[in-house]
Amino acid sequence: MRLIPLENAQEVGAWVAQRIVNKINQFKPTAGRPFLLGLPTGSSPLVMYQQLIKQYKAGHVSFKHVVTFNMDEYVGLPEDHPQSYHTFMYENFFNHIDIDKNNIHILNGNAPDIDEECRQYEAKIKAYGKINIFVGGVGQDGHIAFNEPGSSLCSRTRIKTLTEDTRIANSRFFDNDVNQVPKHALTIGVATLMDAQEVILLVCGHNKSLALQAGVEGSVNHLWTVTALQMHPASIIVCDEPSTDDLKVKTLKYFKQMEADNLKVTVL
Ligand SMILES: N[C@@H]1[C@@H](O)[C@H](O)[C@@H](COP(=O)(O)O)O[C@@H]1O
Repeated sequence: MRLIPLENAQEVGAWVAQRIVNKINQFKPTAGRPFLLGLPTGSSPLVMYQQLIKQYKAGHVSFKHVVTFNMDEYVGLPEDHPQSYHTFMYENFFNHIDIDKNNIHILNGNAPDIDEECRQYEAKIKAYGKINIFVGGVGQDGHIAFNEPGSSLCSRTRIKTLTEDTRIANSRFFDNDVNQVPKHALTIGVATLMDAQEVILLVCGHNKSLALQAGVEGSVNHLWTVTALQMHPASIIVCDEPSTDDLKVKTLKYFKQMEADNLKVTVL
């Protein structure tokens, strides 16, 4: 695992955006050989999306031959609901770039047959091959995508019941009313994420410090699904200063020394 400790959320978003741009450009995707990108929602990736849009507008990257798979979606929220992850993705990213709309994949939380929807999602990813980069955030309780504490670390795309903690945390997007937060979501599994060639997590804010500590210093444990990344051969956690509050000084020092050449970021 690599840990990239930066100063603030702006730097975290810009660092991850730059890596995605570099990887897409190195890959030189074509219609027949697209670049596969896994994407998250939430507040953590907002700066990354803004930076990717700026990179696109500056002519540094094209998303024409990029195929995307989103991590998760609420069950039962209409697709055009302001808080659906469909709405989030189009408003914050897809509407502003040159992606072919046929290349966008987001789980349908209103599918008549939820299990079939999840099976098909896994099959679609497999049909394309390996996701080149899967980007994610992390919940305060260490969940990745919606793999809540106790999720199997071998899980695949499926429906999950959201914990009270997650629904309370996400109620900030629903008029601070927990009753408006859906009780279920469709989510890729931990194993779906682990299949990606590279996984990058954005971790920002003091409220994520225990999740970061678990992910970097804790033992692999299904109660903190973020810890599964320790078993991934190419995972990168990019974090801001406040989120490192619970790491050992020695841990942080080690990663800072090791990544000294990689901590310079240009925020567009
Ligand atoms: N399903 C999403 C996760 O994918 C996300 O990582 C988490 C943290 O969100 P935020 O970045 O807003 O803190 O929220 C939700 O639970």
